[in-house]
Amino acid sequence: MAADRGTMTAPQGRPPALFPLFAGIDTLPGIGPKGRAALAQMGIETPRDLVMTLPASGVTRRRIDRLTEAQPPETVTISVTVGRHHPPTSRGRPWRVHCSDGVNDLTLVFFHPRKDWIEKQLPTGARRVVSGKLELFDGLAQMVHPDHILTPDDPLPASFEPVYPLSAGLTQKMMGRAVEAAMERLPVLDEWIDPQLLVQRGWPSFHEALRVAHAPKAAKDLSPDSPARARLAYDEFLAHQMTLALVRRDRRRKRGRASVGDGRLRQTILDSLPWPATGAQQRAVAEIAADMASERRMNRLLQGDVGSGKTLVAMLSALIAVEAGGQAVLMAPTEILARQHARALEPLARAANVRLAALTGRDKGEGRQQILEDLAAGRIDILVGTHAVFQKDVQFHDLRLAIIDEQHRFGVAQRLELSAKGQIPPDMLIMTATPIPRSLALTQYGDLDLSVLDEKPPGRQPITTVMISDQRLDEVTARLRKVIEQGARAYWVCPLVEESEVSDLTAAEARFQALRAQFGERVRLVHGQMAADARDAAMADFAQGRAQILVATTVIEVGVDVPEATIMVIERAESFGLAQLHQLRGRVGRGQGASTCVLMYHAPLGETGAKRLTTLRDTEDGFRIAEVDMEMRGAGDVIGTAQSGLPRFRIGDLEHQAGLMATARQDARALLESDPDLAGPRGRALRSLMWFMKQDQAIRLISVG
Ligand SMILES: Nc1ncnc2c1ncn2[C@@H]1O[C@H](COP(=O)(O)OP(=O)(O)OP(=O)(O)O)[C@@H](O)[C@H]1O
Repeated sequence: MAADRGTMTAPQGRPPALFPLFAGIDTLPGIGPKGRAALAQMGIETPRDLVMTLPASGVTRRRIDRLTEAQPPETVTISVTVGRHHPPTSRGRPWRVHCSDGVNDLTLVFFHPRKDWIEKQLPTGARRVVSGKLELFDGLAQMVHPDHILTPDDPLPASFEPVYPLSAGLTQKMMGRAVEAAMERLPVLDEWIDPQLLVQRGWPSFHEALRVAHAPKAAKDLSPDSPARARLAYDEFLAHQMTLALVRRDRRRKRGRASVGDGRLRQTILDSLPWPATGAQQRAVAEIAADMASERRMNRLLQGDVGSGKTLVAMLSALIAVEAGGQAVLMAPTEILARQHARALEPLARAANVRLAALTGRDKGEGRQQILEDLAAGRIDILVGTHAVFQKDVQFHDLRLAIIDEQHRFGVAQRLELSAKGQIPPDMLIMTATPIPRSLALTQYGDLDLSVLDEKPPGRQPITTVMISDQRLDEVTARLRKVIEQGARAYWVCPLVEESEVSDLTAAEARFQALRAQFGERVRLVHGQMAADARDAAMADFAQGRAQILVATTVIEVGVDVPEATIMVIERAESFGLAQLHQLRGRVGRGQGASTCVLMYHAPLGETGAKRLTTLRDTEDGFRIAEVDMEMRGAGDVIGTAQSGLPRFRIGDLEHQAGLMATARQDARALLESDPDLAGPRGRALRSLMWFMKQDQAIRLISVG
């Protein structure tokens, strides 16, 4: 532990002016091993981290002349004459000191003070300025442990004081002093922000912004919208977006294959469908085709709400690769999803007369061997699978496009890993079904180009969503009986009991038995632990109408497409997350029929549960739902920070500063465009910012020169 204390070797290239900011935290005066440990609790390891830790709130300290002016409880500063001391008469009682403003009395209260200290601080008969929280106790004014005890000659305490976040073992005073010492090490850096933007927003310089942010004069200075804080948030976002822009450029510089198709296969598919592609689908395919036609590698994200028709876009994209004489692979995160994709694509593949195969962990022995041979010989055009398709022995004849159905399971790091496969890595299309708020998309996927399916196929009817207490279970099943008799198909999703598969299963099995007793042969059960064949059989029975009720755990959350299903019952809906509920509900409303979603809850419904369910009831717009989700849970949880590698910003607030993130992205890309080596004055300044923001890895991607 002690080895790196202040002697940390600086990464090559870091500007010497920044060295003192990256020394060990205990090189600051007043920070010993204890302070160091306490700061480490908050992730503060260097003076730079301290500089980036802004006050969380502030106290106003009003100067008053008379006690009667105070509005207790209020933090005030007042001049008093010290009267008699009343040491504690028994253990546990406080030491009291009577004071007076000349007219009214004020009692100062201390617990366990040192006798010599308190008598020296507050000599009877002397004038003192005390500052602290004034309260009424039994109608008498008192102040417990004043924050300041000063002589009339001392300077008055500030009328507004920052309050820093603390961990055990730290006090405001220690924090304040440490920050002050750290700030002294902050060099004046050249400006990296476009001067026009600076003027237009009225932002101070970086140095000034940090100074002001640490010395707020009033509550408004703590607002994220204050010029100082907004600028610092922008700087944080800019450094992050610069990293993404560099990663993106690095990838684009790597040569790819130009895949140009003649459109023949795509046209066959489109002709075979009973409906035309939506405008959004056409737009997305055109964007993908243009990327694939270029020599540069494609890195594109296809974001589509539930039921927006991503499958067709994936298929048409794959066909571009096939038309160009190559192959495509579609990779899903789970076995179930891979199988579903294969099932969904199969009829389209048949229509276009292309060869499609599925490969998952389930395929073993001869079957697998045959697939591998066909793939290597180019006898398979499109492969659908799980991670299994990335195993060493899986050789393609001519892989031109990799489509990754992501579902938030991969982060930037994994994407980089995947793209490293193959000699000339294929074009990459990443699909995600869960809409995420724009600011998050920019943060998480800022290195990718974006296509959005923001239009649902025509003819869909809105889903009627209702909330019903589970005490009315009988009514729900009675109504279900009616519609089932008329031929309807329904999903019944069982509760997420705790976080355990086993208890989920028990609940699902119990519900299955109960419904089976009422509805007989028309009920099927699917869950993740089931043998794959049995699961496929149950799904197929439901898809083809041999079964009308499908009892399920959340395995049906994504990708399941049975347009004839029009009822969705979700038990204990309050135990699911908002995004998950949206995905689940998205299993209905996929055909022409009117659909209903019943959110069954267990009363009493808590506040967050109620907010989630009413949000869902009131809107079907996945992007809107995603925004609410982010407001309720915070950005990190929406995307699952641990896996996603979503950066944690110290000052920037993704939830409320989405606009700044968008500006930062634009600016980063524009700057890199105009100054590719970051060699001009702004470019060089920006390098310092990136060092300051710890984007060391990305700096290596700037060409040396
Ligand atoms: N242009 C279109 N017009 C009419 N129906 C369409 C169109 N495109 C797709 N569909 C149909 O809409 C349904 C949903 O499409 P798809 O399964 O591709 O959605 P998705 O985006 O994958 O949704 P999810 O993420 O919810 O699984 C399918 O039944 C599909 O056949």
